[in-house]
Amino acid sequence: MTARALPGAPAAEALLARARERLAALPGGAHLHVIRLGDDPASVSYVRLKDRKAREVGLRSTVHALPDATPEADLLALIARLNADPAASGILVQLPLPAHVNASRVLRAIDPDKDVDGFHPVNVGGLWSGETRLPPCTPAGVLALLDHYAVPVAGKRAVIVGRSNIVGKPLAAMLLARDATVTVAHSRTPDLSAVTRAADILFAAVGRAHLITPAHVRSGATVIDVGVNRHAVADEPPRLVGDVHPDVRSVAGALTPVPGGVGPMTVAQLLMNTVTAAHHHAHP
Ligand SMILES: Nc1nc(=O)c2c([nH]1)NC[C@@H]1CN(c3ccc(C(=O)N[C@@H](CCC(=O)O)C(=O)O)cc3)C=[N+]21
Repeated sequence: MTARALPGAPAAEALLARARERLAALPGGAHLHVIRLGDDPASVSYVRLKDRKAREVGLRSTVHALPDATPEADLLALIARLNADPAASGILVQLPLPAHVNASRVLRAIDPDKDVDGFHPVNVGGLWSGETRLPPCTPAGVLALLDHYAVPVAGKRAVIVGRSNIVGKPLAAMLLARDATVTVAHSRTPDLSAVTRAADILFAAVGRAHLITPAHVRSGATVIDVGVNRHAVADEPPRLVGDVHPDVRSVAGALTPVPGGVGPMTVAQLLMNTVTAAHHHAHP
């Protein structure tokens, strides 16, 4: 068997087309503010990608590129100013933050109605209790991708490998809400392959290059690769690889590529969330 590829680009384009449509119904438009500290190359490149896509969709976009040593108080003051600015629709603080900044305090400072990452405790709680307004971008993008390719979720056995706050845990909440039977495994799960082989849909979100091999996958399963690892191979420039080994293609029924799979969905969902936030401000 060779797995059907589930590329992110067409699904992301469909999501962006819907965002554009909803944006057209907003006379004031929408404005995304991204705050980035320091010059970590991955963060610089992700933020540039978000900014460029936002403009393509017709959103206003401002990147606040601050020095790595920015005091937490200055960051909190900027967030307070954007919270109070009625023209600022969405606020995103790029992670990871430098060690001298308390990330959870910073995320809690963002107005939950402008929290386009969906990381504020109010939005996290809302996600688990069925009152989602702004869903976290990567898990919501993953579900949009499954929907785009008409992969059924209800009644299926979903296994997530990874328990992060930004992917594994919120993805579990969203799959439960869609009537999947959900198992969350992780790097310390004994006999991981026995757990993952039960999956109809397997989500790899641990952040370890090529952790998931054919031995982890039941024949015909759908495999969603959420990993974005900068992989260094001797004598080659570093490249982006997923959590799923390429040999899984010969076992899975369908597989998302890396790059070009979940990544573009994350960005598209962020812009959709920004439009959603602007709608909430226009019609509270
Ligand atoms: N507050 C916050 N929110 C985030 O959503 C957030 C974050 N911090 N910190 C870092 C992670 C990572 N992340 C990605 C977004 C897009 C791609 C993406 O578009 N990747 C492309 C390739 C990009 C490339 O080649 O570098 C792809 O997979 O095809 C990947 C990763 C968002 N994150």
